[in-house]
Amino acid sequence: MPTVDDEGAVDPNVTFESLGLVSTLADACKQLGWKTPSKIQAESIPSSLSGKDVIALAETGSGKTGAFALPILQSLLDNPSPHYALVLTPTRELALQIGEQFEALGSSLGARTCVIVGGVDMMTQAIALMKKPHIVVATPGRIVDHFENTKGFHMRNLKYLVMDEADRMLTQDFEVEVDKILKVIPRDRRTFLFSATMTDKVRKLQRASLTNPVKIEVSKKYQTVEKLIQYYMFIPSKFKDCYLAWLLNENQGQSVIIFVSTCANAQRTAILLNNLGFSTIPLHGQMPQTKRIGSLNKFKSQNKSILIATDVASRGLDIPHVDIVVNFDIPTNSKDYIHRVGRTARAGRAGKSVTMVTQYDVELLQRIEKLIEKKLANYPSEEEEVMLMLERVTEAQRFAAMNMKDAEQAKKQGKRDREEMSGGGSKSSRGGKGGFKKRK
Ligand SMILES: Nc1ncnc2c1ncn2[C@@H]1O[C@H](COP(=O)(O)OP(=O)(O)OP(=O)(O)O)[C@@H](O)[C@H]1O
Repeated sequence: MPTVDDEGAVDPNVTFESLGLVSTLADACKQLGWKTPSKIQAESIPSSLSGKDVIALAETGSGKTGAFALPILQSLLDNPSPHYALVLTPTRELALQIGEQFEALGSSLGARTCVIVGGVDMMTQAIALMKKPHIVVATPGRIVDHFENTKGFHMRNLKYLVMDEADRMLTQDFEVEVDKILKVIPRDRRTFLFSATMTDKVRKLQRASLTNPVKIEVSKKYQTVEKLIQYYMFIPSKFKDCYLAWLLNENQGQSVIIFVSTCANAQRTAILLNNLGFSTIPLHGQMPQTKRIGSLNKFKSQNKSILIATDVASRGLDIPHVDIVVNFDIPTNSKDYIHRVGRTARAGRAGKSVTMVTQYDVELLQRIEKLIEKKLANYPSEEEEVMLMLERVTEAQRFAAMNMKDAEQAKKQGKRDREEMSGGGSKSSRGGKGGFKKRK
């Protein structure tokens, strides 16, 4: 019986129990404040429970994690065994978040979850795997390089494989690791592929290794969220920074994620905005993992109101209080736009995005508008007001540039010191041919 009508509304009589979930799991959902299933949950859970492979497309913030986690936990309840499901995700932060969701939904059933990601102490992870968790959530690199069929983690026992952000998991960046994993996991496993955007790669995988999958599409392939108001703001390129500071002033007291294209720009923008008195924190792939987690936690706990991130934060992260997403650097891959702006307006809330556009970015903006089949509205700005900030911003720019230079020099010096310590430094820095002699 359909649970979602042609217009996409969920039948109000649908409950977690009526989808076939046991009361312990339905109660766990209610504990999380989920009163009724979301559309994607209502549509996909019955198929997943009946043992089908599922390919699901649903917009950002629509509850896809619960949609794949609940049927796995129910199946585990019927057939408890270690290393039952492997969930693959593209980023470490997303893996941790999904791990938390499995814990929240499954701990009352006694389900044990373990998260395996790069940048974290390997011994701790090996010990966690040896404790035979039921659910392993992982970024693929660490699994393949260090834990494949070692330390007691036997992938051939897995009953479920999930690829969250499936289209991203099937890109070249993860190709080698994902291929290896697919070869080891038994073919009679169930597979769930979930994302807010899809590609033909998914079809290829489907042909290669899925058995009669059910395809569920509760949104269009490149749809953005309805309650999200999407703006663009045209800025003269040499005043990139001034307009950003003005925009943040205009939206004081709001939680903001600012996306930039490089790690260096995330770092620089954070220094610049901090110098201007904004409460900002960076998040990017060149930070050590403990700092990445620290940054995210400070933003999540609203200790810092502005997160400046690269695309490492564009997919999956669920921070309900985010009011605004700013694309300070316009994304070059239009699909990233959908995921970035989807960090706000989650689970039925409203939100706003502002994409900053210079004269060089007009084509990219048009590409995005074509993909999402929507025109972005112009965010009104007062040039005179913006220019009032020029002097302070210029000063903060100088400070940021100096800071970046100092950090770069400290990094180079650190590298030289390490090389000298290991005897591998250059001739001039060692002042001799063979470097330091090893002590006897
Ligand atoms: N049935 C529900 N009712 C209310 N809130 C829900 C329900 N299911 C999930 N949520 C909440 O909705 C938010 C978004 O869920 P989730 O992170 O799974 O979205 P998603 O579809 O995976 O998004 P993305 O594509 O950005 O990864 C979470 O805060 C989650 O707790």
